[in-house]
Amino acid sequence: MEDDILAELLNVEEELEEVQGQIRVLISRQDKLYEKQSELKALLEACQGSESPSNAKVSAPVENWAGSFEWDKEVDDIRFNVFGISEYRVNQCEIINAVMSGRDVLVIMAAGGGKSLCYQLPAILRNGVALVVSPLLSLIQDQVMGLSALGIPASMLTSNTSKEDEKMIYKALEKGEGELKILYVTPEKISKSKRFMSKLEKCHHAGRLSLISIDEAHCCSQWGHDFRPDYKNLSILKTQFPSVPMIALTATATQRVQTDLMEMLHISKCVKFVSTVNRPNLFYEVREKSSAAKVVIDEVTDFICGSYPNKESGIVYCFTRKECEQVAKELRERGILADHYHADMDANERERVHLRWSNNRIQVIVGTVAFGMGINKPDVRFVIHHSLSKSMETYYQESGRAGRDGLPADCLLFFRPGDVPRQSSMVFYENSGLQNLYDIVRFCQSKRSCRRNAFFHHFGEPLQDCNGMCDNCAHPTETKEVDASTQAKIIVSLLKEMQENDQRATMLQLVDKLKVNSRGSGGATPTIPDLKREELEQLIVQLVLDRVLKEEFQHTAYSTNAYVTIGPLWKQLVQGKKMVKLEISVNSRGSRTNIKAVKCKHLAGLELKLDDFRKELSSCHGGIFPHAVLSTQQISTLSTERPDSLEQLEKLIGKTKTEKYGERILDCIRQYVETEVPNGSVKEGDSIQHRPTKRAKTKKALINIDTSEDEQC
Ligand SMILES: Nc1ncnc2c1ncn2[C@@H]1O[C@H](COP(=O)(O)OP(=O)(O)OP(=O)(O)O)[C@@H](O)[C@H]1O
Ligand SMILES: [Mg+2]
Repeated sequence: MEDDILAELLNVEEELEEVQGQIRVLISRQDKLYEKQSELKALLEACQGSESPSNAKVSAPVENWAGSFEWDKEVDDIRFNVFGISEYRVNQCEIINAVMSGRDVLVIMAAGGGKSLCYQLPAILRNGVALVVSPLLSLIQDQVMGLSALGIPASMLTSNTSKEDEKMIYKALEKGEGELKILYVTPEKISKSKRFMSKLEKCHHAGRLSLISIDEAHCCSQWGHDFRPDYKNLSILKTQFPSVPMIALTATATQRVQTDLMEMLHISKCVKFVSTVNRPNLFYEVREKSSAAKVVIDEVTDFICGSYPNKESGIVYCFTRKECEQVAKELRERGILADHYHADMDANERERVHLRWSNNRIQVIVGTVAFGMGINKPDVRFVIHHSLSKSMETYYQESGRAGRDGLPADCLLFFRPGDVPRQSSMVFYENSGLQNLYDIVRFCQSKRSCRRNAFFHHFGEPLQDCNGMCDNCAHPTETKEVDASTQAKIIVSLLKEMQENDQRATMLQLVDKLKVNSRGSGGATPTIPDLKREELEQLIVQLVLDRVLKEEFQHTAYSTNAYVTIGPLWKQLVQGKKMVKLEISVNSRGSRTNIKAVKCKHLAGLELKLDDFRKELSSCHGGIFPHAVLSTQQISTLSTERPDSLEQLEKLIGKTKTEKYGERILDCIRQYVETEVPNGSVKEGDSIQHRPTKRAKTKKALINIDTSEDEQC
């Protein structure tokens, strides 16, 4: 009797799981259909508007945001002379025009795509003060510091703001005193400070609230990956200031999140700009991870030292806090300047590590996911995942912290099937947590499919060319597809037998058992042919992905254990209706470990000297990051063009930076040119990267850098 009930219960559970899987597929299909529906409706409206002359009067004018506008000249002037940007990136110009026209705008643009310019530039040009809501203190500090360095009057109102500064800001809002153009606040200010809201009201009343920008807007939505409850209250802004244009920006938002954002922020009539998720400058690579910790650290070290001998910045993501500390320590022992970052450290210590890294004093931060959204460093050249992320979306975000300056960068993920249960026991209680994890595991297990295409699939975008910028496209491994159905059946029968005896096994225990059996001491279970330990692990994970097996979880006092048991589709396998194929590398593990991933142009000659120059300036004066003095692209342009007058320099980097650093940059270039010998190198002893000449020293005292008041170094 009990057995019958149990059997029926199992059947019901299997069917439930099946149905849940179908629901997930249907929901995602529904999302795509909604998207298509709104596209078609918009298209239909546009067609009807252009066909019928009577409709033409009532329909909205065709919006050509790339056209000419009365502010074109001023916008161009600020873009180049203040921001030092010579060309717009995709959609930037159109977004700026839409905001300048007073429209509400929703911007979906990949990490590092250049969203900040889209509100900062209109903020300078429009009358009054722009309000920017941003979720993190560190992000706000970075932005205010960067703007101050460009001579743009920007401030922040946060829990750290002194009473005196607060007074000044309130005066600027209330009475228009001072020069304030951009004010950054955290969302709590909007939801919790009545005083602030009343000052803002006065500012608006006097016609001085120029625009409202909601950065990292995905935090509004429960469906986004970083939901912040305080972002929910931002709806008040549009209700209270309906005539002020609002711009909401985020790097990733599925259709569902976009709809949610527009509803929550009350910007249903906004102009939407969606750019591709593609980051063409990132090289994606997944490597097989050794089970020996030391081997992994050696590989990480070889990669960093081999690919980035000039100590370009990078991030290593680890799974646990302890692992972070250990990996950082071992990297230091191997001569890499690294430090750890995780949620167990106190806020000051975290801030200190972050700043040292931002100022290029340490090369590598080894962090948990806690090292997240606040990272604004544009010249991160590599992001290494020592362990698996929990979803494709998280991996896209984390790896996307590389190459925000648009220059080539590496995203390297070390994967071994044994890491799957570590993650699954953390995420199984989250909504779709396991499903999301299995998506990224599929991405990692694949030895043939384009990594970039996996992102396009995931974010529902049409495919684009990878241009050889992932391991599978650049250096296909020789793989063979083996039929592992026999081995799979053995695994299922072993698990059934264990289940009948009330036993269970983690993935590693299961592999051990199978290996013992294969050595012939396994009792009744048949032996498992031909698979190495790593391949067996790969097969078990593959079977979980194929739902022949499933993971089950049990809490203990200290942790949650993940066990492998038979899954909903085991019968299909046993009845021969399902084949299990396994992709196996023909060459041994690590056959691709010597890929030189991106063709990273190493700084040399004059570039190196200008790089030292910007570091020196930032470390001497504090309060400014090296990339705010000169971007890596500007360094590259200067070393090619080698300007020798302020006029020439201004044409390359704009007025503001020329006024601030022009003489010094020219000095640096002249010194280099004088010491250069014909083959492009520098005379021995003259390279002086860390030995400023007397002249440079004298000049240093004359430089005046406008920065925020904080001494950041
Ligand atoms: N048109 C451009 N040309 C060259 N560099 C640009 C341009 N626009 C922005 N940048 C630079 O690109 C880098 C990233 O820009 P920004 O911080 O605005 O990215 P973002 O889209 O906000 O990214 P995230 O989602 O990570 O916050 C910055 O260093 C910025 O100065
Ligand atoms: Mg940003």
